[in-house]
Amino acid sequence: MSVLDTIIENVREDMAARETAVPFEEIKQRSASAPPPRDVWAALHEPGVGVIAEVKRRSPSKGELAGIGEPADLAADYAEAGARVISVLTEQRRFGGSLADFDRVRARVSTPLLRKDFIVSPYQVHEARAHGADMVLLIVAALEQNALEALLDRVESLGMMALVEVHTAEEADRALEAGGKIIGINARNLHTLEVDREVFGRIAPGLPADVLKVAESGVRGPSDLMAYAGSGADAVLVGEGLVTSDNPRSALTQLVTAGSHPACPRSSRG
Ligand SMILES: O=C(O)c1ccccc1NCC(=O)[C@H](O)[C@H](O)COP(=O)(O)O
Repeated sequence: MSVLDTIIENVREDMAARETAVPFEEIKQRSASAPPPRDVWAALHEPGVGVIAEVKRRSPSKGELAGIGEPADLAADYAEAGARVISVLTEQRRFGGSLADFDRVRARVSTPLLRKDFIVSPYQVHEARAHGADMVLLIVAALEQNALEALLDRVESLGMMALVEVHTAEEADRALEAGGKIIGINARNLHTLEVDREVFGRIAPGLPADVLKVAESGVRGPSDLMAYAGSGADAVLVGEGLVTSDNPRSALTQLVTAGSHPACPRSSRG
């Protein structure tokens, strides 16, 4: 089994336990009474190349990344440094995240939040909304086409947006066919964990102009953001490069500054 397959198998086990504690009908009610979602689309259409900043404790590829004592403090730094969206990993076994982390961040910042997890069931979509998520991740490689389409419809019916993640041109076709409006092109192959920053430049030009293109993974500093911008990125998603920095807030400020600098290829987009 690939890394992705193993993660999903475990995610399903953990979700079954949560569903026993809080049944589907209950989580649906909680999602219906949550405060309305924030406007992710508008946030990502601000001028310049936006940054989605990630709260990431560990990863399957690198192990422990950062001893994040209080995720809300990190998120507050991200918000002040100009993150357009804050991504909070909630997968526990491989990434050390949790919905408790998500709740702490939600309670602190008003920035739109992405629940970053391996979403394979409507239960997790309602759960995300119930916890105040504005956006969720849907990984094309993890979903059959019918499931992808049904989950995307459900996400949008709750007023959220999906970051529909792809790694190949075939997956990008599937994402478009499903109706994805925000497409994340991940440089990381989730089966092998190899990172290839060239993947974005191979896939992005084939996407329609009205699709928002997010370059995911491998951004370690402003020059990576600029390179992705040169290949057509509207936004970048950054985890490791921020959480492993001595000063994540300053590292993010540098990225945000680069994304709006006149020398940045997409600085005038809006
Ligand atoms: O990060 C991993 O090792 C990983 C392994 C398996 C599935 C997903 C994984 N990461 C999720 C992501 O793609 C990243 O958290 C995100 O794009 C940020 O990447 P980076 O800036 O390189 O931390």
